[in-house]
Amino acid sequence: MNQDKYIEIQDVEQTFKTKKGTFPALRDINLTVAKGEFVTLIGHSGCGKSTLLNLIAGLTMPTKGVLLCANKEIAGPGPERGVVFQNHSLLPWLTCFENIYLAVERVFGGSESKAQLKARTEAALALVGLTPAASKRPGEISGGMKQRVGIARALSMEPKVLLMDEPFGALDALTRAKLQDELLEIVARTQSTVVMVTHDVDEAVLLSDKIVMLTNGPAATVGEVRTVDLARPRNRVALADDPQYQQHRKAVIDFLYTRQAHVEKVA
Ligand SMILES: Nc1ncnc2c1ncn2[C@@H]1O[C@H](COP(=O)(O)OP(=O)(O)OP(=O)(O)O)[C@@H](O)[C@H]1O
Repeated sequence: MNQDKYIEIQDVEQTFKTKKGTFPALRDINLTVAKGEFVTLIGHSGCGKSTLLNLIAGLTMPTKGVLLCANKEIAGPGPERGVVFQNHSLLPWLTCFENIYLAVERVFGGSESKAQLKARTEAALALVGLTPAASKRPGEISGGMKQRVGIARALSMEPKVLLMDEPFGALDALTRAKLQDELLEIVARTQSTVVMVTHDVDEAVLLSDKIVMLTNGPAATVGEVRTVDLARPRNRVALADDPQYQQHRKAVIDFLYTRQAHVEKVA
């Protein structure tokens, strides 16, 4: 398999049927993601970032074109693609441990013992530093902790690809920075391939190997792809003064606020 084309998106178009007729959300999307690559999707609100991520997750099917993961057509959700949503979508009546265990059981329950499933769940909690919160319910922990449980749950399924839709969107700046740093460490350790939706230019530059900039909708498409070749591990404090970092940042800001100045359109 070609490692440079782990995920392949070929001529994808997505339209939605609405009361007012057909709404073209995405057109002519062509994109590849290499194995182990960290790719962010950035663009103005409503341009189609979540629509594209949902297609990769297999939650929706494209109107035209094809999406492949490891040379296989994406025909629905699969355990090789773990999804983290902005609202963490935990089951409120289950503890943090149980929320993760449920996912682990779904993927590995057929082949592993209860003790093994429990060990996997504990390892996932430890990975995001949440062992002490194992027996708490989502209502008893902070937004940042909930988000970490969501990430742990996705990682516990050992997905080859981690798909994240603005995972830190609802968090305060400090918690967000801490989780970004944790995510960088986890991804370096697990060598995961990541596709993440964000609104945040600094987040995109800090985390990405590749930033995919989408044009405004309707009929949004890939406007520019920027390779971020900053060395890893990355340190946010050191990077703040790095001229290369500033250049990447400026290029994305220029795309978003000069070339794609925003006029909101809704379906
Ligand atoms: N199921 C649907 N039916 C009709 N229109 C839809 C549907 N899903 C999305 N859209 C429209 O498609 C466009 C893209 O939506 P999408 O949620 O992908 O944008 P986004 O870039 O993720 O936005 P945000 O950054 O605000 O989350 C929007 O105009 C939206 O109204």
